[in-house]
Amino acid sequence: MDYPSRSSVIIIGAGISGISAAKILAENGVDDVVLLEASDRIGGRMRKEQFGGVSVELGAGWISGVGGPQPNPIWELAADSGIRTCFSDYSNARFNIYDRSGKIFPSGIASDTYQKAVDSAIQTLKVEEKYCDEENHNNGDSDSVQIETTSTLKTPIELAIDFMLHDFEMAEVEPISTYVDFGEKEFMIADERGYDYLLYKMAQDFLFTSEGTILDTRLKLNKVVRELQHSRNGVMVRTEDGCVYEANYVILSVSIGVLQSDLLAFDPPLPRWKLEAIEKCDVMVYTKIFLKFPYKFWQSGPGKEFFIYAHERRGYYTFWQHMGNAYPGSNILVVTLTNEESKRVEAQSDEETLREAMAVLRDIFGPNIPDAIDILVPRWWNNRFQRGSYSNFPIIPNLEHFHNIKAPVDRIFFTGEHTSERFNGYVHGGYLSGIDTSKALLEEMRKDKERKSESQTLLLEPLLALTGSLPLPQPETVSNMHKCDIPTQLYLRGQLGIPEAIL
Ligand SMILES: Cc1cc2nc3c(=O)[nH]c(=O)nc-3n(C[C@H](O)[C@H](O)[C@H](O)COP(=O)(O)OP(=O)(O)OC[C@H]3O[C@@H](n4cnc5c(N)ncnc54)[C@H](O)[C@@H]3O)c2cc1C
Repeated sequence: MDYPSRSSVIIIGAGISGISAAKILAENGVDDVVLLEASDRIGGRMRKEQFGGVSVELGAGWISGVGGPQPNPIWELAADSGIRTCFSDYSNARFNIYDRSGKIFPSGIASDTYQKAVDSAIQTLKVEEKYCDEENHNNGDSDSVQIETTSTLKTPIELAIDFMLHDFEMAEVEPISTYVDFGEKEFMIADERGYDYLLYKMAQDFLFTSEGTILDTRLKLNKVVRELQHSRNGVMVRTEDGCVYEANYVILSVSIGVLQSDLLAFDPPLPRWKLEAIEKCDVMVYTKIFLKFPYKFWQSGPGKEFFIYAHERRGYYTFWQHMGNAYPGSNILVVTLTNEESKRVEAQSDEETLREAMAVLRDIFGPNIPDAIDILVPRWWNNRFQRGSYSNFPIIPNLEHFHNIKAPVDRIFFTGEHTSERFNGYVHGGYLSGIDTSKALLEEMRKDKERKSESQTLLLEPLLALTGSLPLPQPETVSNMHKCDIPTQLYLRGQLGIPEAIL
């Protein structure tokens, strides 16, 4: 099919938010849309890879928030697609905390320490809430304070529990909308087709596909956008390979990490309020390291899926999971690192990481365990199309920053998990943000059309009056003419065949 060189909408990024945005546009009759994706596949941070004979999820791995008062839309999509999942029971993880000599902390100590950490975090949260209420009440411009519990935590077990509570966003402490609305259960994707299969299923509804491959020319892979020239009249997008695309509107779905980097240049530059909001948003780095073993040497069975390593350095190979529940007999362990530990490991060789991980496992299980035969270390921080794993707003965010992060600039509309006020950081946040952004854009397109036809009428009325077929314009109509804003006048010129002033 041939599409005009200037399309209605360009969507930059084909992760879940870009795909859900495109689907809403298509359902509403806007199908001259071009999707520009920097990598060679759709999915973004939903990404599977073959490792150790099974399909592992390097990015999002769980449907978080299930079993609550409202249905999680991703849970529904997964059910429709028949994706296999398995329930993750984190509640027992606190009873599998190992010290450096391989002894499990007695359950009484583990429970008490856990409760102490929860109480202290809740206390900190209350203080923070009060502070933020006062700030918001005073229209204060100060940043929300982050919970700072770690400074008072000293022992390895306290640090390990703190890591579990905060870096895994456990629902016990924080009123996270995902768990409040959708429920506290988490289900891990355990399907060879991968989490991103949901995106292919969604894309099939509006893109031409054959035998599971998207062949539609509106999806353009390996197109790294580097420049956006924008005005109130449209947007011109330039890619790294020198191609230029024009559209009436752009939906920009790149991650917050990419927005903070220098990958994209905006001409004119983004306004200060936008840059500030982007800068203020924290980026979380979350790394799942996969290790394949010749045989299983860890405990399995009920309550044993997760185990914790308590080290004096917070977050040092703390959180472990075996993949036997998802893939029995796979003999794969996963250890999760975050933030500074993630960045440190990304910067070193995989051999060095393997050496560190094996030393930790030998602390826990003794010197006779076998070496891992393979390792997979994703590098989300160093990936220039991601620059991190997901956005991390303070628990009680500054609402103005939230508003500004998603507010459009000229004809550029922003979407992605970081623009989801309630569900940022999650797959469902990305999905719902794409839908919201497209709905806002459709509304803007409708208004734009109305403005155009009003302006056309205003222009035609005096001409027709001169020919005698209509009465002369009333003073009110004339004064309306002066109310026309600049873009409307430019459209008018476009209608009369005068080249558009901008773009
Ligand atoms: C390790 C990890 C674990 C996670 N775990 C979970 C989990 O268990 N559960 C959960 O719900 N969520 C999880 N998440 C978060 C979830 O993956 C994201 O919130 C969601 O996938 C984001 O979707 P998105 O469309 O907003 O962004 P993305 O998926 O990042 O899509 C943006 C797209 O833009 C493209 N792009 C970037 N720059 C350019 C450019 N210049 N030109 C063109 N294209 C560009 C990227 O390649 C990408 O495809 C995890 C994320 C990570 C990384």
